[in-house]
Amino acid sequence: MSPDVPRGLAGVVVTDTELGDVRGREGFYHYRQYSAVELARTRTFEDVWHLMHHGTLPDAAARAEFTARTAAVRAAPPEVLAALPAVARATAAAGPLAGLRTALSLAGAVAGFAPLYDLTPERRADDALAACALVPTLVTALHRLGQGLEPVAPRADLPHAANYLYMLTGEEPDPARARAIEQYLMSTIDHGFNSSTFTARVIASTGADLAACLTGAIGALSGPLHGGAPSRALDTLEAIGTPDRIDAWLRERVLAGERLMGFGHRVYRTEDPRSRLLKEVARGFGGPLVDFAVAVEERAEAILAELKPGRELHINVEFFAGVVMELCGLPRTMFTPTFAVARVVGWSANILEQAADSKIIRPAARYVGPPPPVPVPAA
Ligand SMILES: CC(=O)SCCNC(=O)CCNC(=O)[C@H](O)C(C)(C)COP(=O)(O)OP(=O)(O)OC[C@H]1O[C@@H](n2cnc3c(N)ncnc32)[C@H](O)[C@@H]1OP(=O)(O)O
Ligand SMILES: O=C([O-])CC(=O)C(=O)O
Repeated sequence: MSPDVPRGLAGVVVTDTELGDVRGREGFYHYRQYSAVELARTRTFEDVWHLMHHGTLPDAAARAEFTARTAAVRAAPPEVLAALPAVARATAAAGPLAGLRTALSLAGAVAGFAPLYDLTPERRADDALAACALVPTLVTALHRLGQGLEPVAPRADLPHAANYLYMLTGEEPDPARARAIEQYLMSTIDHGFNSSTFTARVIASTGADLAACLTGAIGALSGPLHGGAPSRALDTLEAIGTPDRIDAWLRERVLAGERLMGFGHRVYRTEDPRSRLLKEVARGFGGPLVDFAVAVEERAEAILAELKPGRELHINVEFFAGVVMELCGLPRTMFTPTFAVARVVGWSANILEQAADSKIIRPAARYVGPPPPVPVPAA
C-alpha cells in the first residue's frame, strides 16, 4: 500500500508562512516580499535579520538601534565559556557543529530560555535575538579551542559578518572577504520548508524552548544531504585533482550510484539562484580553484543530464558556497557551522511564526508490520 502523500513529503504544503518561499521552476526564492538574491547583493546581514524577525527592512535609525542591540548580546555567558573547553574536547572528532549543538543547549539553560508556550511574543523575540547573536561566538570559540587556541571575544564595533571572521582568526578581516562571507550568510538565512526549518517548526509546535528547537534544527542541518554538503563538494574538487580527470571521475561516481555533492535539489529544477550569486562572488576573487570549480560544474551538469535523464539535476548552493568559504580562508570543518550562523536567523523567524500558532504538528504513518495484536511471548 502506498502512503497518502509523496515520499519525503515532496511538494506537500503543510502550513502558511509570511517568511518566504522557493519557486523551483523559476529558480527564484524570496524573503518576505523581496528577492533574497537582491537583498544579498545590496543589503547587510543585520538588515535581512531585521526583515526576517520584524517584518520590515530597517531605515537608518532602526538599523543603528537593531545593530547595537544584536552586538550587545554577542558574548557567551561565563558559565558557558567555562564549559566550552570540555565541549570542544569531547566533540573534537565530530567538529564544531556537534559542539554547537551541545553549547547552544547549555546556553539556553543558562539564559533561562523558558518553553515558548509560556512566553509572550516579546520574550520569545528576545530569546531569538540572543540566540542568533550568540551562535557565531560559540562556533568560533569551539573551533579555536579545538585548535589549541584561546577564544577571541566578540567586538561590538564590527558588523555581524566581520565580527564572525574576527572571532575566527583574531584579526580584523579584509573587507572583500568580510563582504563575501556576508553575502553568503545573507543568501542562506532562509529557504522555504527545508528539512532543518521543518524540524525546528515541529519542535516549536510542541511549545518547547528556543534552544530545544535550534538544537534539533542543527542536528537536521548536519546531514550530508542537507547542510553537510559544502565541505564534501570541496573534497570532490580535491579528489578529482586535475582537469583531465574530471569526466572519468564524475562518470564513475554517478554510474556507481553515488551522489555528487553540491548537485540536485528537492525544489529547484534549474540552477540554484544562490549558486549563480556565489559563483560571481568567487569570480571576484578569481584564481585556479575558481576556474577548476567552474569546469567541474559544467561537466557535472552535462554528465548528470546524460546519466540521470529526466531528473533535472543542477548545481545547488553548496558547491560554490564551499568555494567561497575556502577562498575566504575558512577551514572546512567550519563550512557547515558557518551555514548555521546564517540559518539560525531563518530558523528562529520560523520558530517565532510557529509559536504563534497553537496547533501541534503531529502527522501519521501507515503501519505495515505483522498484523497486531500478536500474543506477547512469555519472557
Ligand atoms: C542546503 C541544501 O540542503 S542543498 C542540498 C545539499 N545536498 C547535496 O548537495 C547532496 C546531493 N544531492 C542530493 O542528495 C539530492 O539531490 C537532494 C537530497 C538534495 C534532493 O533529493 P530528492 O529531491 O529526494 O531527490 P532523489 O533523492 O529522489 O533523487 C532523484 C534522482 O536523482 C538522483 N540524484 C539526486 N541528486 C543527485 C546527485 N547529487 N548526484 C547524482 N544523482 C543524484 C538520485 O539518485 C535519484 O536517481 P534515481 O531516480 O535513479 O533513483
Ligand atoms: O531547500 C532545501 O530543501 C535545502 C536548501 O537548499 C536549503 O535549506 O537552503
